[in-house]
Amino acid sequence: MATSSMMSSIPTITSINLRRRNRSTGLSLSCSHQEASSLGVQLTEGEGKLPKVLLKSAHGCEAEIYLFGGCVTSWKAAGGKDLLFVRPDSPFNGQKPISGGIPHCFPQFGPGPMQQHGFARNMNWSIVDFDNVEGNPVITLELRDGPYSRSMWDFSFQALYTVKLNPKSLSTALIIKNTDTKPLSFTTALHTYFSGSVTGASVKGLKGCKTLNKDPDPTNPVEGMEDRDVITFPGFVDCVYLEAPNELQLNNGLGDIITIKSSNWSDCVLWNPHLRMEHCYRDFVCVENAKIGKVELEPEQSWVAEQHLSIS
Ligand SMILES: O=P(O)(O)OC[C@H]1O[C@@H](O)[C@H](O)[C@@H](O)[C@@H]1O
Repeated sequence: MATSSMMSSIPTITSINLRRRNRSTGLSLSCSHQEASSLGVQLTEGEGKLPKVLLKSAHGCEAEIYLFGGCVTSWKAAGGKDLLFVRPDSPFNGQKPISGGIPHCFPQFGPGPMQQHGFARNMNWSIVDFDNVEGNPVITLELRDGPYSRSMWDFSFQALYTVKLNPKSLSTALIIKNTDTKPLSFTTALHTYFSGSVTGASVKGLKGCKTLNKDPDPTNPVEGMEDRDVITFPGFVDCVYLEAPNELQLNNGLGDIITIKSSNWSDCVLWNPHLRMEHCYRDFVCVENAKIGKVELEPEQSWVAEQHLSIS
């Protein structure tokens, strides 16, 4: 099992001992890469030689997850195109965060005292469990504190991130546990980049929400109220929606309607950089499940939030 969670010690593929839960006994068993592959979970080398997990379902769906950042970078429903987007300029160097897919923002959504979006997206996560449930692969990654995180946020914590691929959906569950002896607090988000045509993309379900518009000044957002049934991306968009409903619809402008269900992700952020990223802004929109208000955890307490992306 990879135990590293520091930037300076990236796990190599051969050092990673995949473990699979024995469903009848609850024990964890070591498992060879071949066995893992037959379970629809395969560890490979991705871009920049970074360890990448492939999930393949019996139904022909696929997903990819980089251990660096615990970042899902690809989700394809059976025979379909990639529903997620990775920016063409994204680094894959194990130092800077992967810009695309579903990066984590933790323990700070930002802006704030720490680096933008925290540190979880540029640390190495470990594989702690994987399984296959009726042809649907599921994997759990773990992130723990280390010197790098402690340099910014001096707390002991455990993050567990479970990703499950179903025939027409990709589900994630994030559990944050306070393993320290003192209380901690954090903000967080799943910064999901969806493939899309920005001129045709739209989001439904946010009408009536209180908004914090980060345009023009992210450090001093303007409060408002969303009055549109259908929100489009005609220019630069960077807006927080507070107390968002737990079900939204994204029309990606490419012929797909993606339902975004969530539990305990109380807020939502829409973002498109427009001309600030002229080379790629036309090809994606970000719809981010977020927790903008601080989550406060006493020692041993946990917080859990789920996201369920599905296409019809
Ligand atoms: O380029 P980054 O660090 O991934 O952040 C991109 C954007 O992410 C969004 O979530 C924020 O609301 C924006 O303010 C920010 O610019």
